[in-house]
Amino acid sequence: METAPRPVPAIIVAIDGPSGTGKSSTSKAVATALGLRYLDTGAQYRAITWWMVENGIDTADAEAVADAAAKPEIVSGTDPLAPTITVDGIDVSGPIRTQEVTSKVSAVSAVPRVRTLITELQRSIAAGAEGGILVEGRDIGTTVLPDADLKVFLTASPEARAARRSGELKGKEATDLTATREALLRRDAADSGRKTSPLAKAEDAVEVDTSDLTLQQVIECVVTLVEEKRALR
Ligand SMILES: Nc1ncnc2c1ncn2[C@@H]1O[C@H](COP(=O)(O)OP(=O)(O)OP(=O)(O)O)[C@@H](O)[C@H]1O
Ligand SMILES: Nc1ccn([C@H]2C[C@H](O)[C@@H](COP(=O)(O)O)O2)c(=O)n1
Repeated sequence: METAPRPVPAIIVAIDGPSGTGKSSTSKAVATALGLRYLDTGAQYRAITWWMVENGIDTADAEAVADAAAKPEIVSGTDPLAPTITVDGIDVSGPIRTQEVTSKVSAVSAVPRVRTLITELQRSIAAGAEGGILVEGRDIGTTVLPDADLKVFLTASPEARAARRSGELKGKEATDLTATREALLRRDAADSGRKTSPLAKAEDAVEVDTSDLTLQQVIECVVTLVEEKRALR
């Protein structure tokens, strides 16, 4: 008698690391290559920050941010080829990338009430991803999905990260390399230094230094790590 092929169990992959290490570019490509859903958790923190700014909430006032945190409805689309993010039905994929949101997102995301709400949202999205999901952020391996099947922590030198970001900004906003490097390091320090689920490498994460790797090499490396995990299941 023929037996039906065993279904491949859904795999959960967590990718964390500081800003500009290549999390989003790598995650989208890996998820696409392997047929996984994709969740950009930084976009969710940016979306709630955008809502606070739009609604005149002082983002430096943690109590005011906490009081308002449950009001916006944030919805993330998880297609790696066309990820989406809306707040109360408004497409905010562009507005969440402004300099103003970038400069305020660390303060908003440090508020414990914000983290509790966004973490719940992230867990429910991951639980609903039947074919598996790749979730990228700062605290996915340590806090959001501590039982993830694979955890990857991307790093890169501040110089490499600043050069990548300056390349992106060219023609749009200021491209001063030193200023870009300083802004990156300030955000890393705030994200690593906060009390509630700071940016950190999980003990069981595989660290990949991307400073001297092309994006394609990083993608291949992570695809191999996922395939190795899948083969063991
Ligand atoms: N290995 C690499 N080599 C060269 N450029 C890269 C590499 N990885 C990513 N990049 C480029 O660096 C920039 C930042 O990458 P990406 O947005 O993926 O980083 P990130 O870690 O998600 O950053 P953030 O956390 O700030 O969103 C992009 O322009 C991307 O194309
Ligand atoms: N899991 C996460 C993801 C993101 N954040 C905060 C900290 C970041 O500076 C900010 C924006 O993230 P990015 O779009 O640059 O990846 O969001 C967090 O606290 N936890």
